[in-house]
Amino acid sequence: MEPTNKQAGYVFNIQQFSVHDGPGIRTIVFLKGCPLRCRWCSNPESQESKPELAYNPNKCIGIAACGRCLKACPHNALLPGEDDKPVVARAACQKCFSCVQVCPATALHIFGQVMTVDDILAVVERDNIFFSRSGGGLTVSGGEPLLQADFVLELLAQARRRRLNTTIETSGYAAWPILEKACRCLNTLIYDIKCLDANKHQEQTKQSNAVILENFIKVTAAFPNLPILVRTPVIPGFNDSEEDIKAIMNFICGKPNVRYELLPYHRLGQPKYEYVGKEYHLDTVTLPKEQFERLNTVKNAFYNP
Ligand SMILES: C[S@@+](CC[C@H](N)C(=O)[O-])C[C@H]1O[C@@H](n2cnc3c(N)ncnc32)[C@H](O)[C@@H]1O
Ligand code: SF4
Ligand code: SF4
Ligand code: SF4
Repeated sequence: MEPTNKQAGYVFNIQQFSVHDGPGIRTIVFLKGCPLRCRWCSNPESQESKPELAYNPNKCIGIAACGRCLKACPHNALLPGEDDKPVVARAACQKCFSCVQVCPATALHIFGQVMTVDDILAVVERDNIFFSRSGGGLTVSGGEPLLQADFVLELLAQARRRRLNTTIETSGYAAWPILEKACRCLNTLIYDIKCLDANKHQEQTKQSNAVILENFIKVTAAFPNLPILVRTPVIPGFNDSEEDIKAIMNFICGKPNVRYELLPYHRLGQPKYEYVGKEYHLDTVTLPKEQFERLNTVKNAFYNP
């Protein structure tokens, strides 16, 4: 029997039966917190490190029929809106989550639950049979999974002890000793390189790409046998030119065990911006399918490790 592990962290979602984020069938554990603020981020509910209040008015059954949250809020942060639905006064909200407890419609929700390593692995191991048949396992994502460093390192170490196949999806924005320790517990590394242009990177993600690029060089040198999948989300107006993609391919080519993949920009995360009280700034941009396919053709011709 494994020793119990009560180390805890903030998790905002666990998704079973994923086939896109690592080999085989996988369970993805999404950790809270990210140092970047990518304008296109499909997981805006991941970015703050601490639990946050989400409110989906479409699920609300109306103040006249219910109204419980307005009475439950001790800080007057829920106010009657024009359409018989509450509005959240974010500046007044103290994140006590009393409103979530009384909402019968799950219109109010907390993104960020405390879970221990044992709690998480108990969920993950429910699918062991699918993992062994498909070569799948655990993928830790986020947010930036390496931000809750002690927690993720313990989670990965315990997962490996239980013979689970392990992967993380990282932005690469982490202190090298943390990434290095994580890599010792991984079967595969999924590593985003979003843009080589330092100014554009800083402007669109609010962080420098220097540490991300340095870490990539270090990881490929220190772990030449670790399979690495580099991914680039293709974002209109940011990195959607041949020059952008070729610059990334020039940077990664020649490194051992590295595959490269482009991800088409999507807007699936847009509704969640409203739920957590954030503004979405890319609602007028689109990535035409032909343009993505053109870039993919360039990628396939150029990058063929
Ligand atoms: C949400 S991130 C979490 C992991 C880590 N923070 C990162 O950025 O790699 C997981 C993947 O989704 C991609 N992604 C995020 N928003 C996207 C969007 N709107 N369209 C396409 N891919 C997106 C990221 O580039 C990354 O490859
Ligand atoms: S989390 Fe607390 S303070 Fe914020 S709206 Fe809900 S009850 Fe009010
Ligand atoms: S408790 Fe939920 S369903 Fe009831 S009014 Fe508030 S948000 Fe709407
Ligand atoms: S690094 Fe990943 S999680 Fe963080 S803001 Fe960018 S896409 Fe979102």
